[in-house]
Amino acid sequence: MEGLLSFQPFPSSVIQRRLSTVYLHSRLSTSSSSSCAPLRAQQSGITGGSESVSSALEGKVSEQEVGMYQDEVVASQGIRIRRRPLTGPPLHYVGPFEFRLQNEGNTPRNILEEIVWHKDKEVTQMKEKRPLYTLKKALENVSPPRDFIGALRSAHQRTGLPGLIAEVKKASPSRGILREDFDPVAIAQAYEKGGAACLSVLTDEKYFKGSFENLEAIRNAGVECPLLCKEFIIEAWQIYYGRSKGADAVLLIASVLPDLDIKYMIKICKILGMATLVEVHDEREMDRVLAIEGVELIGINNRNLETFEVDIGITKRLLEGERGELIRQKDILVVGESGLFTPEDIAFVQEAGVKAVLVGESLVKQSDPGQGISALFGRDISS
Ligand SMILES: O=P(O)(O)OC[C@@H](O)[C@@H](O)c1c[nH]c2ccccc12
Repeated sequence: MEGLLSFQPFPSSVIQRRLSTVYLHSRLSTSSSSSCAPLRAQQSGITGGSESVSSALEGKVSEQEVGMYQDEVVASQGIRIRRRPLTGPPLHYVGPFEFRLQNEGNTPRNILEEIVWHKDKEVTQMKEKRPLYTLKKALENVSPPRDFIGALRSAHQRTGLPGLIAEVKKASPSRGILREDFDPVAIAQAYEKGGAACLSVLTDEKYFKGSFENLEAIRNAGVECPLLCKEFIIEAWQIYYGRSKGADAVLLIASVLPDLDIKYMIKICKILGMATLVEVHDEREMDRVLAIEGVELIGINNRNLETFEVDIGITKRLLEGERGELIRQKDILVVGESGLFTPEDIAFVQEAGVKAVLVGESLVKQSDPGQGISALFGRDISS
């Protein structure tokens, strides 16, 4: 009896933090690190067609990464956003609860981290209600995905201006409510009429007042533009959910997702026939993403999601020199995102090298968002 009680295997936190061990042990664990998300997903049955995701990833984990602590992998990629709060008492915990120190791992450091932590809980609950096998069943009845990138390229060719992804967005943490009388379907139809190539639909409820119902309603209303599910994706389950609501593309944010997750999620999207818009905000993220095979569409967000600062010069900076050259060689389509309000802004990012733009605030605030498009581009781009 004594032997049994005193038997102490490795503390689970130690087991889970060792990346190589995570891969071996995640069958036993329900709470796990971000870097083992791929394995978790495979085990819950996320494989597609004849090509399994596990074989897609075989050999793709760099030798360097094997044996590294999961935190080290994330740090080595410059990712500051932590996937979830550290559990257990803070390191300096020495007494009763009231004396716990704030921000010792249990308080989000910025808004993006707060959103991601909330998303983690939300997705856990949503998955319980709609397990993957029911989603897969639902996919049989959804209309096939539309060509998101193709629509942007042909709009660019048709108008000589960047193809427009117009965003259906009611509110944001940085700008508050953008429009009180918010009718997502009417706005989407106005965008389509005004010449948008694609639409972006915010689905986050808590921080952006969006919803998956909006996405579904827009799809079911007969809007033909391909739809981007604008969500904070942290797990592959969300991609399947977005597809089941009619999404043709998803956003993957490089400051949130390690390379391995991005690779894996791109693979899932390809299997589902969806596009991925991989979003970056600085040189380091751009370089990481340029090294990932299969990336066809990169978004440069002019807004820093940690501080809300907006600077459209970021788009120019990230497309200069060798990076721009590599992007052209790889024929990657670049989207300039956020903070675009005038024809001069559009000309500035086009000059920098983008062939598409993603615009929310300046359009959604107009009484006629369709006419807002003509004002933004300085001319009618609807035909
Ligand atoms: O409203 P703006 O400044 O035109 O920005 C649109 C879009 O770029 C922005 O909503 C956005 C870009 N990346 C994101 C990631 C999450 C939430 C929102 C975003």
